[in-house]
Amino acid sequence: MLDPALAAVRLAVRTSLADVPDGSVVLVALSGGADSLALAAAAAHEARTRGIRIGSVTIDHGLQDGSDAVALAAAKQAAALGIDPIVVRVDVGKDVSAAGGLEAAARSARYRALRDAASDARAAAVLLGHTLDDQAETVLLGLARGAGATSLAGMPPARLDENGLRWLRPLLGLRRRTTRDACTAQCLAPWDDPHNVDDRFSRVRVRERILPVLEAELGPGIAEALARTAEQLREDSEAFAEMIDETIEDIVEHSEAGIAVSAAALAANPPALRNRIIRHVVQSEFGVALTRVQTLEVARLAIDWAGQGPIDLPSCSAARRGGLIHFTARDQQRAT
Ligand SMILES: Nc1ncnc2c1ncn2[C@@H]1O[C@H](COP(=O)(O)OP(=O)(O)OP(=O)(O)O)[C@@H](O)[C@H]1O
Repeated sequence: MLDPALAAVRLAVRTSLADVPDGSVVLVALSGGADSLALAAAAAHEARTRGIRIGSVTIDHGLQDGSDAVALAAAKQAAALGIDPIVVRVDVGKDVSAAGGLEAAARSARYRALRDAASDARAAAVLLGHTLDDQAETVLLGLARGAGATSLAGMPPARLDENGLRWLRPLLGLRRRTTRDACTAQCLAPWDDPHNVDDRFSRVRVRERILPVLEAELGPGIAEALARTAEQLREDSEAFAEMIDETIEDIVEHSEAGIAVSAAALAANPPALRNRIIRHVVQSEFGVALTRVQTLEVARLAIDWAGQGPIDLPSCSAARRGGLIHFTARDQQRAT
């Protein structure tokens, strides 16, 4: 009988790939860890049963001694599974000034390299090995920062990007131990990333110390419960995103100086929608994510108007003139 963990991983991958047409190239983002190794093996198995071609991309961030050997070992494991592997060395240094430090820089370099590799291979999809445990940790970390629904919705199981590339997380419904068991069942030896046990990282402390305490005190199933919360909030966030798409064109005016939103329309919407519209406008026009405090201050220009002056925001300012709230870029302000 097929090992249950292996069967579960294969089923998850088959389901996730169901919408990917035959003839497509699918890339697995392969770190060499248990999650992505089990994922790669299941994708290779799927390719033997239908007309898709699997490649793997291993990113060498060049941040640890021997990272090139780790990447090469992962590529060799992929080749042994019948997958076309590539290794991409990235320069994390040039992103390090980005908010979030080295970890965030490594992440953005990794996703950029994955996007480029997918474009070079004309791939239809990239598979990522995030599991239910990763999702639960993301939700807990978000709660600890006071994040809103969009962040607490965690990672989507499937996302179509602006280039038509699918980013799929087939293992998001499976526990991490299942991917380990699936590797064991196939005699695959995953790489153990030392970062995964380095308790200077808050995610590691959540994984190693906080989730076990919650499970001991509140009963097992906490990780699943947190992942369910993420799923429900994802539905809510998607509904809000659709509502914003439907309303936004009617209530904004574009100008050379920036963008303006009708104060009356903002005031007429419930806070959940009003605050999202404000954040959406600033994010899409200036590429900046407003904090809750900044968002509420802008909202007061609509709902609590007492002639207050312009509000300084990252990259732009907001000011009410007549019935409109104008968002103006900083360089535009200097020029005028
Ligand atoms: N060096 C790498 N090369 C290729 N893929 C990688 C690499 N590191 C991570 N991945 C992909 O990302 C998945 C999640 O890995 P990990 O949890 O370490 O990253 P993360 O930083 O949490 O990811 P994210 O930034 O997307 O939240 C892996 O299962 C794998 O698919």
